[in-house]
Amino acid sequence: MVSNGNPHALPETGAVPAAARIRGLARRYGRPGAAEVMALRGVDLDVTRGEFTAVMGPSGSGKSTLLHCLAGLDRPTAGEVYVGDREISRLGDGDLTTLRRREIGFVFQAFNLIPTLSAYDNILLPFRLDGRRPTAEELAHVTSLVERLGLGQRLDHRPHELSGGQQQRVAIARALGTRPRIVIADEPTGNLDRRSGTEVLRLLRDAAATAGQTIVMVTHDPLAAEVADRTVFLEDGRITRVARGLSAREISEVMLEAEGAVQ
Ligand SMILES: Nc1ncnc2c1ncn2[C@@H]1O[C@H](COP(=O)(O)OP(=O)(O)OP(=O)(O)O)[C@@H](O)[C@H]1O
Repeated sequence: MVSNGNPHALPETGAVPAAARIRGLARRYGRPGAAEVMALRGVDLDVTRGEFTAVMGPSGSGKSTLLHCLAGLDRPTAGEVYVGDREISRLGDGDLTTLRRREIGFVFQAFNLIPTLSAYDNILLPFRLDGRRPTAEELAHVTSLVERLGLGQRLDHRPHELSGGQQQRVAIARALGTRPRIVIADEPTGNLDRRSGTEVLRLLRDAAATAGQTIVMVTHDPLAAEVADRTVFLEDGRITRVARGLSAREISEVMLEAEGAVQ
């Protein structure tokens, strides 16, 4: 049971603890009137521990906004976002930063690597930001990530000396290095060839299956979504469907229908 005195905390239910819950989430950009954009219009979503969720939807349907609100990188206009039992949209900036550093790994669409740091120092940055050195066991985990991502020969390079796909893999190693409870990835295979993309999806699957990490991934690729436990479909700021066990072909069909509806 929740006992931290947080008035916004929800009681725990069921055997599988929710890693995160989203309730009535709305996000408006711009002032009310002609210029306003409702990026999210009342989204409810639970993600459980060790679950791998893919998020799909047409361009502009609100996928990145959903990830940013879930990670505490953007503040909702209305609704609540719980990470564990903490309602993060009401946390102050300091608490939010600490929670993000300790509990959430984020792979940005634009990678967001630090240009003056080597690939290796970028990967170790979350430890440094948390004011600690990785343990020997954590360093071994980082080394294994680096090897699986094929980055061994590139660790001394700065981001501008790396290809887009290599930068993306550095960003993925950085998000997974500290084994955060929640890994949020915005198109993590978008710049990768099929082979590297497959390895990244395997890494995410393993993180969920063996370390119990919760993965939420936006993708436009039905083959990537097929690897997840379930796919959440967004359209015009709303969840229209949550499906498990769909093949890539079935996912494509849902997407084609949604894109048809947008045109
Ligand atoms: N900072 C912002 N200011 C104004 N409008 C924004 C802002 N960020 C997003 N939007 C708008 O909100 C809507 C949802 O954007 P979002 O980036 O979440 O969509 P998306 O589904 O991730 O799109 P894509 O697949 O193209 O990345 C879009 O209409 C977008 O133009």
